[in-house]
Amino acid sequence: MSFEIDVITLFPDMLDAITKYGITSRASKNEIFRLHTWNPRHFAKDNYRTVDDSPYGGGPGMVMLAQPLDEAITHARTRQLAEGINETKVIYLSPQGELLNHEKILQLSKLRGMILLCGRYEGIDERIIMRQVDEEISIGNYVISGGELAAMVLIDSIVRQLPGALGSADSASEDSFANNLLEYPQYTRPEIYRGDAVPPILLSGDHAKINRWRLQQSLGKTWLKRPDLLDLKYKQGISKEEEKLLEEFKQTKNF
Ligand SMILES: NC(=O)c1ccc(NCc2ccccc2)nc1
Repeated sequence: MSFEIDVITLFPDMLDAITKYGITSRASKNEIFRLHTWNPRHFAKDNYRTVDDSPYGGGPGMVMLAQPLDEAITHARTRQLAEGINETKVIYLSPQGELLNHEKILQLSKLRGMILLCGRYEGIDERIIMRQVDEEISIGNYVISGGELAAMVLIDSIVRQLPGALGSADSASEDSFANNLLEYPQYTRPEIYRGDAVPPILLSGDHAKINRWRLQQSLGKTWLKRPDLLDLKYKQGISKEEEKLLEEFKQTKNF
């Protein structure tokens, strides 16, 4: 059962960035997800294949026309329905959207498909947002040239949660934000690089101690760099063991 993704975009080739490289490329080849792009320009009615026009009320830049988007979205819905998906979500990537986080990614990864709408210029005609869009999602409080990069961030983060996408499924569940903590530091060969040694505990083979050290490092790093995340952790309930580890970390002043 593939996770079906339809992307409405003026630049379909941009999506090669996730279908041609890395983990997402393998997941695509293994049909863990299937990506279909629709270019609004193909649905433009005039001979010049116009997809944008000036904003009513004046102001800088251009706005994407409703009709080509409307038809592209309708074709995407038809394809999703043909794949047996009748509870798809139309998601518009925009700076005005709900800020994307791990929780949202997990929630969307449970769907069987979604349709992603990528705006360009100053955005899209509001009537499409009213008529067709189920959710607006933002990848951060900043503006980029188009919704495509945001769509690829969203797709990549969801695909990693799909069964079979990663080698060992647990590495997705161990993702740092899965437990509201930052990732512990990672080391690999050589043991000493330019005079800097790998923490001896990691060479001990004592996996209980190694896991303890890693949890302490995650707690310490989160305390130092992301106190907001640590607050969340406390709210969710931090264990006695975790509190002890964090206190110990603070005493060592190894930071
Ligand atoms: N922060 C984001 O997720 C994001 C998404 C899209 C985007 N640019 C395209 C666009 C511009 C204006 C209105 C709607 C879409 N920039 C940032």
